Amino acid sequence: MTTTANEPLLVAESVTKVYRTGQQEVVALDELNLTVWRGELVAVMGPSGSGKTTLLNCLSGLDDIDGGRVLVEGRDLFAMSDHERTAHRARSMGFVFQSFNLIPVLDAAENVELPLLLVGVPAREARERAVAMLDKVGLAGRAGHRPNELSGGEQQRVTIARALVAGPAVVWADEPTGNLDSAMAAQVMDLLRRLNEDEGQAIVLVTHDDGIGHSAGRLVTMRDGRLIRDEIRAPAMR
Ligand SMILES: Nc1ncnc2c1ncn2[C@@H]1O[C@H](COP(=O)(O)OP(=O)(O)OP(=O)(O)O)[C@@H](O)[C@H]1O
Repeated sequence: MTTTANEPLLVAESVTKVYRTGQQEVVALDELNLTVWRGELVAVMGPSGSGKTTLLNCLSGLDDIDGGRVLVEGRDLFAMSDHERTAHRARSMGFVFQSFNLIPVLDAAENVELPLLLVGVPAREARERAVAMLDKVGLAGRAGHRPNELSGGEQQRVTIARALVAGPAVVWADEPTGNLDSAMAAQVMDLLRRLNEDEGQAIVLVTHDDGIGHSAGRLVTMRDGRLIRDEIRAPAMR
């Protein structure tokens, strides 16, 4: 256990997000509080429009907030300049979206090594780590394939490899199985669970799937921009 193991990974305090379109205001996050610990797999569920994607976008610093604060590894995301926040995100966070967001002209290994190149890892080392990560997600034989030469499940596993390759503190996943058939969805979820269990990778996962939500170590439920339930099913820390 490291000396930082007892520190929360992420603390969201009274976070408010208001979308304004014309005369209309939508309070998408309403003084929301959430603490995420190292090693947790947190599923976020709730009805459509309850603020799940907004939570992910705001707590990861992809989008601005209108009130409150978000600490990631003790650092206040919104007290930083945009540049610092982008750099902090590149170092400490990985992302997996429903639409795989792979770069079509790059092969699997090139897609996976991108985050490493962005933080200045030398090309040879970046390639070695990308190939090792592809091996870990079961795609050692597909390193040279472009996204259109891979199945949906394989593309999502490349995305997961890309999200994890730089060793982020937390991976944010928004409906990662939403575009997959049930067999591929199960494979992708098994992989995320294994990475969480074996490597202690913290994952915050938005899902509409009850089975996925209830199999997570922790399930938080949102309604109207607030957390209305927080159920822990497994030890929060390892
Ligand atoms: N860019 C935007 N501009 C204006 N309103 C927005 C914007 N994005 C989201 N909203 C509104 O904020 C609220 C929360 O949206 P959000 O996408 O976070 O919900 P969600 O729980 O992820 O929904 P779903 O399950 O349907 O994806 C909704 O009422 C939505 O209409």
